[in-house]
Amino acid sequence: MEGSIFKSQFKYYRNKANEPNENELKTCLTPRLTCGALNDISKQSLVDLGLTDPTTWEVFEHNQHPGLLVVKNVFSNDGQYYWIHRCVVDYPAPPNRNNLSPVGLLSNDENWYNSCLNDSARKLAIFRKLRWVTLGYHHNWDTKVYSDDRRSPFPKDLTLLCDIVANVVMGCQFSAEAAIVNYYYHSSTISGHTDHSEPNVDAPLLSFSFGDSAIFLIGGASHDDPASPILIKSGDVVIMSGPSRLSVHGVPKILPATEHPWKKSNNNVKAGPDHDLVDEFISQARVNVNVRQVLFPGDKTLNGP
Ligand SMILES: O=C(O)CCC(=O)C(=O)O
Ligand SMILES: [Fe+2]
Repeated sequence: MEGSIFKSQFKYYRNKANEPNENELKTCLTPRLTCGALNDISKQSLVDLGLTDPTTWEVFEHNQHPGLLVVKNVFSNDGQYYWIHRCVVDYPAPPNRNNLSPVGLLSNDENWYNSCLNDSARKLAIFRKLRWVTLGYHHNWDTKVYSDDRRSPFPKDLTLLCDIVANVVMGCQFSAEAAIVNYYYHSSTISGHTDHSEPNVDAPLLSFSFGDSAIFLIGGASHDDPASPILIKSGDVVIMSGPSRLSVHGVPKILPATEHPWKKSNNNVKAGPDHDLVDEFISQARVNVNVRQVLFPGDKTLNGP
């Protein structure tokens, strides 16, 4: 990996002087027909989950990286605000896990958001230190192995969102069982890696991004395969499926958002300290919800049905 092709491309895009322009980043994405088959999903679910009419979703596939899909126009403005609110206010709280508790910056039962809202000294110490939250089967950062002992309930709204996206875009069933919510600030990066902890790697990986933009670098099976940069904006959905499911990828660069759809949300007019803090957080951050199916269809635990 040291001195790999992926690493040198990563360094190239991390360097501010090498920001590619938007058109350069779009040219490799080829429009793909959506399947659009929505069986028993009600109009109300679409509204509740902040989704636009799936017949208007725009699906692209990367022409150098088959199976790497980018879906645009999935969320309404209200929907973008809804998911940002969930990621900032709700998901960091127990029983979900976060990066701050293991290093003693947050006590085990402390609610990160409430502490930031109610205590300015605590806010100064921890507001911009939240880096990740895990949901469902908690990712083990050391062993990279899931365990039935490290599992908490998966949020129902996120389960349903993933069901709908997998069904509409890929015509497949998907069971959301683990997620990493990544929080990025302007200098944050995530280096080249593969996501291979899940026993079921036939299931796609679904990734939802909000707030600031990012350069997402997608490579191949090896760190020495050439990688391609993609500009990911707020509301974009990235799907790593088929030959791209186990590809090396990373985020070398966060870019300030040029559009702020979540600010146009009707929910956002509920002014007050709660709303202000969500807005303050996302004005200089990117949130990425990275969802995986862990188990094989029909299984209830890592040991089977
Ligand atoms: O932030 C992203 O777009 C990607 C995050 C990622 O690769 C991961 O959580 O495994
Ligand atoms: Fe990843």
